[in-house]
Amino acid sequence: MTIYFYAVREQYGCFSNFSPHGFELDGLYWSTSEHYFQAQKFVGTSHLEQIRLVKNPKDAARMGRERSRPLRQDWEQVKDDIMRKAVLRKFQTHADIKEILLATGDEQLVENSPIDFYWGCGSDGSGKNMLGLILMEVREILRSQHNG
Ligand SMILES: Nc1nc(O)c(N)c(N[C@@H]2O[C@H](COP(=O)(O)O)[C@@H](O)[C@H]2O)n1
Repeated sequence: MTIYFYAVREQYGCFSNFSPHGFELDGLYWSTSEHYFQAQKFVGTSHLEQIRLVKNPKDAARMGRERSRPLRQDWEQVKDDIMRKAVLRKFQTHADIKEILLATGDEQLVENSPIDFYWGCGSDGSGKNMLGLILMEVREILRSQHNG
């Protein structure tokens, strides 16, 4: 049975990058994986710190998407690995949500976003669902660490 997630307050909301599960990465503290992901668009500039310190993930996403800030040139090449790194660290940091992810077994995980056809499945289900795929990869890594 496919597991759909999207809003933080709904079931499996902890799979969203907007969920309030902070972690340390690259020597800094990040309030959510969304903060980390959006800030990496501007690595090497002061925008990274501005986004890191913003109050909530919604604002981090808005700032990260504003094209008045200069997006790093290699973004399309690096964005998937940045997402992998953030999501792995988030679930390694929090035992409670790690257990929720492991308890999904081998079920398909799908970010049920009606507007995002890259990270989610989009309004008609035809999206790439990259966040769901990365969560399943992370689940596999955690499972091998758990059993290893
Ligand atoms: N809650 C929410 N609202 C949106 O409008 C979204 N697009 C998403 N999806 C998440 O957005 C992040 C990536 O955004 P960009 O690549 O910067 O557009 C990522 O965390 C998706 O899971 N979520």
